[in-house]
Amino acid sequence: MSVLFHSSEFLLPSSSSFPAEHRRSSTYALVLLNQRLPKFTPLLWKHAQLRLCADGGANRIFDELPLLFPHLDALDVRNSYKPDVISGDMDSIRTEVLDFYAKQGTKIFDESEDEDTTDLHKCVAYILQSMPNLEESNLCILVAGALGGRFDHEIGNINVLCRFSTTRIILLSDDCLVHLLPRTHHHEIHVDSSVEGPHCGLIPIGMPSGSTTTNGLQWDLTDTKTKFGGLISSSNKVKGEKVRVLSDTDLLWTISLKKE
Ligand SMILES: Nc1ncnc2c1ncn2[C@@H]1O[C@H](COP(=O)(O)OP(=O)(O)OP(=O)(O)O)[C@@H](O)[C@H]1O
Ligand SMILES: Cc1ncc(C[n+]2csc(CCO)c2C)c(N)n1
Repeated sequence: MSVLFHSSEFLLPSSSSFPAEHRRSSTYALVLLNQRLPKFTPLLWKHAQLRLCADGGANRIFDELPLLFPHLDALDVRNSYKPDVISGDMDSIRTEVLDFYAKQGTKIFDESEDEDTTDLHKCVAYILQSMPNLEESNLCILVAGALGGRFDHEIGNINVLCRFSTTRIILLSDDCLVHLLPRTHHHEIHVDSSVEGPHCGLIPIGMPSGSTTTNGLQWDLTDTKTKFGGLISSSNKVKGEKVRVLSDTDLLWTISLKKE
């Protein structure tokens, strides 16, 4: 079984500030949801090659990005942060916002006929079909504003991780990040204590795990059974720079993010 490496280098200003042995050649796509934008959104934007807004996420960049740059003119900020795509059922985006970005050349996909999948699902599906030649392990989709807020949305966002379990997708808020650790691999997570930790969790999602083994946590698991309604690893802590995880079921990994 091969090892999948994970790191949060997208939270650092440039990959050169990241130890060479942990650097990955990721292609990032960024999806902005309809929640208060995390403060590090401009950094994610800079790292991303493709930027999408899910429906009302476009209102957030229109309204909130200028607030992150109070010394700059709001229109200048909007002109320099133009999303490549706006996709979704278009029931939350305001008309003035749609018109503004449509005039700037943003591609608009109205997918209101599909009422069974979320706007985030639609954005992930778009990214996968627009980058067909990219090796899946090199693509990493960053989702800003995915956690906190309405619980049905939050769970819907986690369900997208499960529906696209072979794609690297990282849900982000100002407080933490969440991603899936598929059972098909060993996992080695590089923890950069300048931006993340120490609080973390490992949560069996969808089904109980018959055996989970970890290394590098304050409360390590050793061939341990975990399940909802039984033991799950919440309020755990990372001890150092490296966490290893092996499990017979997919797990959610979550780690706290540091406030500047
Ligand atoms: N409060 C929230 N918490 C977490 N994610 C959210 C929240 N609000 C929106 N999102 C995410 O942003 C996406 C776009 O939001 P938007 O409000 O445009 O969706 P929507 O389909 O109009 O939602 P609904 O009709 O259920 O209110 C959603 O699909 C969801 O992934
Ligand atoms: C069982 C079931 N529950 C809820 C919805 C509604 N729904 C789910 S995703 C979505 C699109 C939101 O942008 C909508 C309206 C459904 N279709 N099926």
